[in-house]
Amino acid sequence: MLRTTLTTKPYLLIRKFGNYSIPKQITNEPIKNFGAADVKDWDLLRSSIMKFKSSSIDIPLVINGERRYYDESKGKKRSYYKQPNPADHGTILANVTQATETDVLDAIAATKNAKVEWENFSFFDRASVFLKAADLITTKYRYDMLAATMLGQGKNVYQAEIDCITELSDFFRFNVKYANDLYSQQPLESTAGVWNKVEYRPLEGFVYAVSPFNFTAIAANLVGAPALMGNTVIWKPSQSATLSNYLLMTVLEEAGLPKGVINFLPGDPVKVTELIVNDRAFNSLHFTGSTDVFKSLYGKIQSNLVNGVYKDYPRIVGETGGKNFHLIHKSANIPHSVLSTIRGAYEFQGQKCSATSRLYIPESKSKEFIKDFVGTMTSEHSKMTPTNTSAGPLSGGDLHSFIGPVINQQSFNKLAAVLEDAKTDPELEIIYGGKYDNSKGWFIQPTLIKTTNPNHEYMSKEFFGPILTYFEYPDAEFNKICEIIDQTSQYGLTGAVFARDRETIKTATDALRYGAGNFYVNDKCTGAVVAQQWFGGARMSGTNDKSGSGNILNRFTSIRNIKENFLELTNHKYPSNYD
Ligand SMILES: NC(=O)c1ccc[n+]([C@@H]2O[C@H](COP(=O)([O-])OP(=O)(O)OC[C@H]3O[C@@H](n4cnc5c(N)ncnc54)[C@H](O)[C@@H]3O)[C@@H](O)[C@H]2O)c1
Ligand SMILES: N[C@@H](CCC=O)C(=O)O
Repeated sequence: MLRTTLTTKPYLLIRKFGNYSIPKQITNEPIKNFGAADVKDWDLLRSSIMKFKSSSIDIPLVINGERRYYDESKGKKRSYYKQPNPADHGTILANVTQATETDVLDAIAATKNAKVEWENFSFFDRASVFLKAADLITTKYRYDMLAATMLGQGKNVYQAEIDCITELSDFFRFNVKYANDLYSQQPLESTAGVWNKVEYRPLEGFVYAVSPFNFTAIAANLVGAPALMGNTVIWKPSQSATLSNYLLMTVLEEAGLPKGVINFLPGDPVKVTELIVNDRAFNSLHFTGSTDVFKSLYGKIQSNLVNGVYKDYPRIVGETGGKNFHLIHKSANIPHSVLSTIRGAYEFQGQKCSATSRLYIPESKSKEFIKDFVGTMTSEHSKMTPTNTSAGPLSGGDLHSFIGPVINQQSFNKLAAVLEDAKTDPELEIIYGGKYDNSKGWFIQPTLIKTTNPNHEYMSKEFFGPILTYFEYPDAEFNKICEIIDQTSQYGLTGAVFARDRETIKTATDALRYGAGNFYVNDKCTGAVVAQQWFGGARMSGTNDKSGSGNILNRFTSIRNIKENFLELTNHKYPSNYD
């Protein structure tokens, strides 16, 4: 008689004796307002801000759960990067250890070691780690997380709240729901005597997650989505977001993430990446950042693939830049369009991939629109000028500014040059703004520029700052302007039409079908919410796998179909093979 022997390795037992239901309360995390009356919230936030401002912290690498520091007493062999406060660049928030070649190779080895145990955790055990992390973020670490994101990435409290608290926890919670739904998708048919099953295996190799500076939540999803599906990950954070990103790493550990599942590896992006994508077990790039970097990584991976470096076809998932539009129709509510455009273009200093950066106004409404726009900006002047904000929304005690700094010297220099060029270009005219000041923080004044050329570079190139360029179109040429918008830039990320006329809304929605992966009607083109607006763009904006939806989780699984037959054959012939 055949007998089955149980393995002696306990981790190979699937620990699941019930089809558990996931918690029902998976809904969007409510946003805290931080209004004038929310005194307790402000007090807690101020105290966290003071903690991070009072001294810089040493940030280690985390490889297989082990902390590796640059610091002499803890093993001096690594360089470090000083992460400044962009609102007060003389203040260093963190000394960030930089990975050496040995560290990178150790991190790759760690992903391989951790894989066996992690992929044999039941889904419910993996999900619990992320559900707990979400709860830790929204409770115990809420104010620390806000302070780290505000100080390090230059956000005001509202922008930090919608990023590192609500969007971040929404990603962790909704991904659990999406994964649960995905696992439930099974073959529709099993004939008599047969059981067909589908297994959503993690990828055989490891995932490399490369995150941008601008959203702590995006970093969380870049590492969290593949890890939830059973993959092990190397995470290379952005230098400019390491403070908040390291805090997130510690929260995941406190939530029970086993060692080696996510390995935190700040370092020189080019050198770290080179070693990682040249490894045979590299199986996926999960990237968010600029288009040129993504294109170069895409090319490198394709070339490695052709040269036989990999065991599997790498999954390349990337979301990149945009040149996002607001199209105003003559039937639009102008005051609403103006306010939506101000928010879309200038919130978080225009440093959202989705930020409004080109604007099209009908000639008949242009005067009214611009007067209203400039009027609003001028009335907000005290909170909008670089000189006023050079003390910074955080360092100068002005926690309530709408505008903060841009992220670093490089970005400041680029944006200042854009403003200077606009002053001498005959096709451009600065209508509002144009100033900049880096005496204390990296401040660029929100700026509105008029162009007489709809194909001007300022209408096609991503600047990633608070600079908006507009073009006035003849009212009768609405269809033509839709064509121009569609063809002006290489991107296809976000866009919006503002109109009351239904036929117009339909025309723009159809004409701009491929112009934006996130299309808005009478709303600004920023601010997608997990599970509500699935986010991502096509064309050169990315692979459009839609973060905030279940779709993206598919990219980090490799499906195995299992057919089991219960009936035993008695004859090899088919009925038609009779004598
Ligand atoms: N579409 C989206 O969902 C989305 C979301 C956020 C940001 N973005 C885009 O990200 C950009 C801003 O973020 P950023 O400034 O952090 O982008 P970035 O491209 O400079 O950096 C992104 C990440 O790539 C790394 N990196 C940079 N150069 C590299 C190289 N040569 N090889 C390997 N890695 C490299 C960085 O260290 C960082 O971790 C904008 O273009 C914005 O539109 C897109
Ligand atoms: N998902 C965010 C943008 C992320 C890019 O930076 C939005 O919709 O505004």
